[in-house]
Amino acid sequence: MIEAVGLTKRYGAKTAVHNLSFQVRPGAVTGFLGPNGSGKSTTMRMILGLDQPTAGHVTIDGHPFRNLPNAPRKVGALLDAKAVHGGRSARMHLLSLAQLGGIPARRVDEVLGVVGLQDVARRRSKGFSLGMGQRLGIAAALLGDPQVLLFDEPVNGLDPEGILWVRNLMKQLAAEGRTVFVSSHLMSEMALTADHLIVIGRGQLMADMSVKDFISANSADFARVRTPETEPESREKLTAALVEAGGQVLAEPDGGLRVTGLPLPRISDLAHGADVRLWELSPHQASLEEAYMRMTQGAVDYRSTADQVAALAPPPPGHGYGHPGAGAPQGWAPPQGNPGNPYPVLPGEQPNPYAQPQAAAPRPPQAAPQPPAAAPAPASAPADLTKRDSEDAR
Ligand SMILES: Nc1ncnc2c1ncn2[C@@H]1O[C@H](COP(=O)(O)OP(=O)(O)OP(=O)(O)O)[C@@H](O)[C@H]1O
Repeated sequence: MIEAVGLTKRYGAKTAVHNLSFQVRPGAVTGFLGPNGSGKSTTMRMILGLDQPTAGHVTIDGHPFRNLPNAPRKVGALLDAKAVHGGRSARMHLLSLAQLGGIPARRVDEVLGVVGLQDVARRRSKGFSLGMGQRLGIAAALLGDPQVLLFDEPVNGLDPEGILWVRNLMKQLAAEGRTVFVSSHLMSEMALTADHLIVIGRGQLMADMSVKDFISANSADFARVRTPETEPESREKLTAALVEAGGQVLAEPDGGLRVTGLPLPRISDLAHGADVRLWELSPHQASLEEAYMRMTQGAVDYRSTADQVAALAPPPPGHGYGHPGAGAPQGWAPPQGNPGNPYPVLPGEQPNPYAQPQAAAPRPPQAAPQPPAAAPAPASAPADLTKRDSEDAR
């Protein structure tokens, strides 16, 4: 388990991370979400002992990273896929890491197979595409067969097939009882990959909850209403009538109104009663991405005021278009089981331990740590992933 307590990092006058406390539990994929510059990489660097916190502390299984016994076999990380000696082949890069970490050389070929780079293993990495570089970084993270894995934006540069592969890999690693902490600035990707979410904005904690809870707390139906542009007084009249009837009304930039808390027929009746003509009355659903953007945007707004204390407060209940307790929107679903193995085992090949469909649904984030599955012991080469990756097979 990763545990941060009051974690703070300041670079001169810049506060990159402020008083961050959270836990990342085994047996689940925990998404670490925040817009660019919100402090995700800084937090990950502090977890890995690459940056010293200004205040607070962070531990892995109860130890600061630097005191962790046998760290290369306990923790694997992908922080910067470009941090590779470009003149070295993928295999040589991994071999040197294996040697430094006291990891047997045979593991290099195993992980090259897992990430689908076995056919380009002897090519210099400076010729690699962004996606191939990401795969090499993931291979390095897996090298020590670690229980704790950190991935900073692992899908950067991957094509849709590569993204699906990473998604399944993360879920598989978590299903084996490992602690998987994945950063991203894309809510849409994390909603499909993660079981649990830690959301930060401006270095501060905005949300720490299951994906399921995030969906139900932040998704809601709303109505879009538009009155004639030539009659601004109609808009005001209607707003007053809707608010009086118990609705929440937000003005949209295009002149429309976003109304929650009132069904469409009631809005229509209220407009009729107020003698207001409607040019639009349509049902909509706020997306999860939108809820996330509003949540993190709120942090930016708070920070720009003189009241620094307000910046630390979570969004108030009912904040935004959504309201707690509303049903999940269409098109968004809590993470499901692995939809299928995109990399089936070919004749003559041994199963790839990471590319197989999930044996079991991901455990809920609060589940007690599970012992890891038996170490993968393929008898021959793992499934050839490269041939199925249109980008990386180039
Ligand atoms: N070494 C440093 N010196 C000064 N400022 C830094 C340093 N590292 C990070 N920062 C600042 O701290 C803030 C958080 O940066 P960080 O890279 O952790 O964010 P991030 O969420 O990972 O962003 P991204 O999604 O763009 O990678 C940014 O404003 C960044 O400019």
